[in-house]
Amino acid sequence: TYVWPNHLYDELEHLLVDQEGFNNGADFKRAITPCTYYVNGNQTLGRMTAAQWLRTAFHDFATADVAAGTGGMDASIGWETDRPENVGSAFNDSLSFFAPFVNQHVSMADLIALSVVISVGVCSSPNIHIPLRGGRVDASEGGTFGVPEPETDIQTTLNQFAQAGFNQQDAIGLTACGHTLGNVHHAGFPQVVGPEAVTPNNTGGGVHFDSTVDVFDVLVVNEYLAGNGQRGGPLVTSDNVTVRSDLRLYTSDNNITMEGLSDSQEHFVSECVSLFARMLDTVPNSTTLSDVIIPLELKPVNITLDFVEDETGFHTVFAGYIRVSAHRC
Ligand code: HEM
Repeated sequence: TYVWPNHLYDELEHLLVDQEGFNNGADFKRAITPCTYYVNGNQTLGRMTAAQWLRTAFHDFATADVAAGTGGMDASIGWETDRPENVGSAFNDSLSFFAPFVNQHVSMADLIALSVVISVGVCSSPNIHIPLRGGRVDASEGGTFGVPEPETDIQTTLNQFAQAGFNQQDAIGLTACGHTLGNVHHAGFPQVVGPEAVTPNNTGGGVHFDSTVDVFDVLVVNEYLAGNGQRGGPLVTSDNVTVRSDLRLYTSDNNITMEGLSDSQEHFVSECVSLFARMLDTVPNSTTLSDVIIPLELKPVNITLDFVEDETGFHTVFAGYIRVSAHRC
């Protein structure tokens, strides 16, 4: 049972729940509203922060070694941004946005996890809820290498996912779930996307994975299977066969997993929620995660206990606010 105060729980719950209005921790939500918004720079760059956060979490997670009990969501990505497997501005953009929220209770790794929950929630309607736990511990150095790249052959890619605890079906599902938001950019991946993608309003040359770049939906799967719209995006369709990593992954089981995901939006969402929750909960075995953070119905806010003196003597003054939930969760 929750007992107030619980600093880790209270602070993560605050960032998760108080998204607008009084006492809001809304910097996260504001940074990705609308979902196409790019908080770190010019809107004509063709970048979107919500997608960058999701990709950052994947690159942090991907080098987990579950058998050894190392890596996973530990913010080691912060030490690894100069590696070829971590090309792109997503990582430094995201980590510099999260940095002011790190404190003795909330780690960078928890904020990376929180950012996935918020970005998928904001980019969906009805809002998708991924369960969030806290208690991740930040790494003090880089971990092993092993994030799949567009050029990586299928067996190596599957081995990398397997080391992180995800089998072939999971790997296909997790990638399709990730690639329903965002772009592949000419700026970071000229070998995938050609210079023709660059326009005055898209100077980074971003090409969408699906026709609804800012909506967390099954369309990436449906367009891939039907061969219409964005046809699964540049990692399926690139002229450069070597970098068709999504095509190699999706076809590695003869599209069986993709066919299954295309069943319905509800099915896609429930698969993605479960895969993302597993990704976020993949932590070094020295880490103990908290219970799932559930919005509190009653929460003390900015509570102070003071001793004041007036003409009648000394008094104890207990002041502050109580946040009351408008609906039962
Ligand atoms: C074989 C596995 C994967 C490969 C080779 C891969 C590769 C890539 C590449 C090359 C980009 C373009 C980045 C840019 O131009 O800025 C990208 C974007 C992205 N990836 Fe993946 N990815 C893989 C799996 C995943 C997974 C599992 C997730 C999430 C769980 C994910 C989430 C994203 C997101 C959200 C973007 C868009 C980023 C943006 O718009 O800034 N990817 N991926």
